[in-house]
Amino acid sequence: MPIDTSAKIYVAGHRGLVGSAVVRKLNQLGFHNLLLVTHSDLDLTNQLAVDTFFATNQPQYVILAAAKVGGIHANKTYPADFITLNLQIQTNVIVSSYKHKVTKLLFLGSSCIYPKFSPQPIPENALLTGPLEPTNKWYAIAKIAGIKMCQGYRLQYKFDAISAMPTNLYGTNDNFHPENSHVLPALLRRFHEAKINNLDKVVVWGTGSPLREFLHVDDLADAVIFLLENYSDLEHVNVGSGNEVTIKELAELVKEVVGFKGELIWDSTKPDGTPRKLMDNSKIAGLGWTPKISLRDGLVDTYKWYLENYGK
Ligand SMILES: NC(=O)C1=CN([C@@H]2O[C@H](COP(=O)(O)OP(=O)(O)OC[C@H]3O[C@@H](n4cnc5c(N)ncnc54)[C@H](OP(=O)(O)O)[C@@H]3O)[C@@H](O)[C@H]2O)C=CC1
Ligand SMILES: C[C@H]1O[C@H](OP(=O)(O)OP(=O)(O)OC[C@H]2O[C@@H](n3cnc4c(=O)[nH]c(N)nc43)[C@H](O)[C@@H]2O)[C@@H](O)[C@@H](O)C1=O
Repeated sequence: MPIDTSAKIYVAGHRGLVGSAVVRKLNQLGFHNLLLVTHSDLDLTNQLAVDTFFATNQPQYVILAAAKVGGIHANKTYPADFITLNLQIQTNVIVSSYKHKVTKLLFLGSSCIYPKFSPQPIPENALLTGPLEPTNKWYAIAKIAGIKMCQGYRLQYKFDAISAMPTNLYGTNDNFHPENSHVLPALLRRFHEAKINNLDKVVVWGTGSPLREFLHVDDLADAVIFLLENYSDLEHVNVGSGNEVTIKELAELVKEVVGFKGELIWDSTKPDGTPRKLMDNSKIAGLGWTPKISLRDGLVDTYKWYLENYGK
């Protein structure tokens, strides 16, 4: 069902990669009653503050894009933070949304919820069928708990809470931290810095053999609003691009887009993580949504944004 453009929509995490893309999309569509509050004004790990915020502001829709997020190194290095902060943020927001009569909530998980050796492409029903990838199981367990909370509140209280599981994302407002970011922004920055400093080599982590699926965050934002308007059911929904590349292919593509002419060196002391995680997109495709942005176009666009915002 289409949502009225005057509906009060709270986008939690609106300055992040996903939250900012959702806000851009909502603005494009004419939504004009967005509720946005920064981390420093509302710490979502603070239960009392979250509850007071909901009681005061009474949002009608909630898109939960606030989380502790990072790449393989950050996940491995800060397991306590990844499990604790994510459990706190999502529990506070889901419980207060229910308690203060939010019409609908959308929770964002991640493709890392699935077992390390899942059937490929990974269908939604692969959840909880095998052991998780060790580098990110702390984060994955928090995300699985979020899905289960949405299901529990739907079953027990008929609260309209749904969950979307995006694949690896990238785009405007990504995190370009050299160690803690995801692979795509990390490589864009490393190749760019190597190019401007006339270096002849760039180090890339792992063996290059893992396969990953990348989705531009503007496509994800489109899917989030699509699901909010068109899906109300128990099971979570995969959101991917349907295309996968090896990390080696990704590194070659980033090198070409940035225009770096040197050599790639593989650091096999760094973890590869899960060998492959291609999402089965047939559920969301069956509902009528498909992605539009190719990896090459998305990379060119993200590099342009990086140059405008960080590049020297
Ligand atoms: N990036 C990716 O590849 C993928 C992301 N996802 C999911 O999408 C969602 C958004 O991720 P993404 O946009 O990449 O993450 P970002 O780190 O870019 O953004 C997260 C946002 O959450 C805010 N935030 C974090 N902690 C708190 C807190 N305690 N109180 C208030 N705000 C807080 C951050 O604010 P501040 O920066 O000020 O701390 C930031 O605005 C997450 O649920 C993530 O699991 C799923 C699959 C892949
Ligand atoms: C979205 C998803 O993201 C995380 O999982 P991941 O897909 O393994 O994340 P990643 O992007 O950090 O790495 C992908 C691959 O790329 C290789 N790689 C090469 N060179 C760099 C590099 O320079 N940085 C990084 N980060 N990786 C590199 C790296 O070794 C790995 O083989 C989850 O923890 C969890 O957060 C989650 O849900």
